[in-house]
Amino acid sequence: MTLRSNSTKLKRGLLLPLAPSSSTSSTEPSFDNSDSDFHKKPDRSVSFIDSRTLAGTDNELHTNPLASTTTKNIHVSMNLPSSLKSLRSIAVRDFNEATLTDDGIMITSQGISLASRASDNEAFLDSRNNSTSDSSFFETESLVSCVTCLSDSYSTEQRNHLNLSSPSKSVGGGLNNLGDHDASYSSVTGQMLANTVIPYGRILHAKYLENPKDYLDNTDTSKASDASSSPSSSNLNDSDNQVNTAAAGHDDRFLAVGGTKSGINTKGKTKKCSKRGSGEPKFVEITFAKPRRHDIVPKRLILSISFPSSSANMDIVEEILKRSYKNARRERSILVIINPFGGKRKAKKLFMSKCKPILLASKCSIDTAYTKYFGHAVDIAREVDIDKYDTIACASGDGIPYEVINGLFQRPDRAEAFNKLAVTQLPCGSGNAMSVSCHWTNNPSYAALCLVKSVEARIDLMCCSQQSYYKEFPRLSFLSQTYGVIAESDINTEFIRWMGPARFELGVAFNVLQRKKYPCEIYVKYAAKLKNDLKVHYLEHKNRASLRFESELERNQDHEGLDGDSNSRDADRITEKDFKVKYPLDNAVPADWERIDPDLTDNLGIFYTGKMPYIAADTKFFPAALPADGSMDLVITDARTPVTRMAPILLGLDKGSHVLQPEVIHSKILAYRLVPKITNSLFSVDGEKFPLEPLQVEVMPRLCKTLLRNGSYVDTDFDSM
Ligand SMILES: Nc1ncnc2c1ncn2[C@@H]1O[C@H](COP(=O)(O)OP(=O)(O)OP(=O)(O)O)[C@@H](O)[C@H]1O
Repeated sequence: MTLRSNSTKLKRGLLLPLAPSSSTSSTEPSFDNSDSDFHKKPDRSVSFIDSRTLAGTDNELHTNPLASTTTKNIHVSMNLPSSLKSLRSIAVRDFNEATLTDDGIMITSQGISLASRASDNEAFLDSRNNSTSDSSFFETESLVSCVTCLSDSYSTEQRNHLNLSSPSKSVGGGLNNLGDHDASYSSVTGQMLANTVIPYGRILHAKYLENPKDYLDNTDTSKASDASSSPSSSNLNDSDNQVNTAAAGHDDRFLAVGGTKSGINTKGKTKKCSKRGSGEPKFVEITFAKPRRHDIVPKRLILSISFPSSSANMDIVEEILKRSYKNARRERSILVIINPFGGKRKAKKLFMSKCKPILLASKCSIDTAYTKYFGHAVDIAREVDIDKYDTIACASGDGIPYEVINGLFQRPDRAEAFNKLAVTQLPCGSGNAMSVSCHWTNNPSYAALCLVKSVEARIDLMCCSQQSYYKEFPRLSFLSQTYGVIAESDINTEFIRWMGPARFELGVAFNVLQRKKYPCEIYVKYAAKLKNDLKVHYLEHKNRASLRFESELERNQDHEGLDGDSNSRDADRITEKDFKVKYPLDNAVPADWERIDPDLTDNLGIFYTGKMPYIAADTKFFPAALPADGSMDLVITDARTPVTRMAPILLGLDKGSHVLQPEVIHSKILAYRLVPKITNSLFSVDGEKFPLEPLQVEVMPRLCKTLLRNGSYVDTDFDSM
């Protein structure tokens, strides 16, 4: 189970310099090739990009460079004495005004005090009538807000109104249900600069404010309370009309202020807001993922959202959610399987602190299960109630997804299980190839964001058969199988485990220098044998997949997203016959398979087959791997290759350029049989040790549903290699 993780370290420690010590490098591979719906370079904080230039390609929180350079202090230009200015600069506002753009929600004003607006609404409107500049408005407002809103955190009482506590409760079978409660997230209301755009890809949730008056500070709510209890204002539409009439003829922006009053007077379900006419602003609380150091964390923000009167009947919350979950299923039901021993025993902590807040903020319901023994996740997946969940998320290394897939495979209703459930990873282990390849990140909080935003997609699996187990159940592999130098360098260095990761590097170095060979026979059914054919295969299938993705998006949009039961729309369902092995192990090698030249296989150095591009965070071992091209990638080296030639091969692992080296065999294959000719070694399948017996593997196309960012594996740049 340590093979994958160590193979990463092989490259870093043995031959390559350590990754640069920038803030992005330690936990986050920087995948720059995204034009995705959400953040791609996670560790930068706010980038100051003119919102006019936004083209949806960089999905940071964008802010106009001319605006203030800090999000903490509110900067307004007004004619106040400096003492008041400084007070004003720390005053936090109750809501921001905002509007929807194609890319996200754009803050149009920095922060406005609901309290002051409520209590001083009419005075405010009068002052607007009489004033010629914004400064008087800010002056009036600041005098109230600077003494009423010195913190942007909700008081306990306010939290209670909002149900923001997040106790978790235990349910049967050792699962903890975490889904029924809102978590408490701090607010950034009033801290966002005007012109900041919060990309839809970062928005986790939106809701109408049930009762905006609950957000008022207790210090100055008298007028607001009066207003809400007065007969004239109890009728929402009437009061709205009054306010808007009063404001009519003035700056549109200040219709938003009229909206403030009507917001305060809103009773009961704020869904009613959507029925209000005349395009007046609506109060919405959004929760979004904001960068904090290496991670993202949920933050709340209260917005008064303006939109054109032509869209007066728009359900603004629904519109935000639709845009924010364009191709994704909303409010997932997730079984999280945590391997408490994963990632040097940090898996639980990582999940709880980095992933859970993002999932809860996205309104996912979560049950958690802890693995208690080796292979426990197989049993969990075999027994799980598939009607309860749409996702199994493995907060672990790659060992648990491997076990989950095999547990599902062993169910009597396995076709239904693979149709119903998406299996995904939250990278909390040592080897997190699945997350790096599918979520494009090794960072748990970003992977959680990816989980909620991703597209469900089918990937091929590889079915492995060996005499000792295949009659009971063959094993399904989602990642890789290896034999030779890489597999053996792990097991034969167990006696120097005290050295830590270096032992593996030492083992590889030792084996490569010794030119240790692993004789075997290999028979292969090719999909693309030569490197040129492989490139054609790659481009063809990659393009086909992206066309299919586009058309699926259109279909999803026609069906208005995936929040319902998408199974009925899933044309891509699998059936029992998809599990049928085409090439049983007991049969002779089929006639159309080719035997690899014995001169090479008798001197084999590395044998590695895989279905995902990354086998670890910075090891792009299979740069041509595609999710569902019906084939796996084969990489073979000859142990006789001189060390001077092995060096560039191993040094190319981070870029994937090793496959271009003439000494490396790189093919696309449909199936193979490997018959070892040695007696003391092992296979590694998805990082697990497998016995040294003839191994036969075939691709089982599109068997497993997983979650892929933008519907594809992380781009490896193989096209341009
Ligand atoms: N409670 C447990 N006790 C012992 N083994 C366990 C337990 N829970 C899970 N395992 C086993 O741990 C193995 C590795 O799991 P996983 O891939 O999640 O961790 P990892 O951190 O990547 O592992 P490693 O660092 O050892 O490669 C799996 O084979 C799994 O069966």
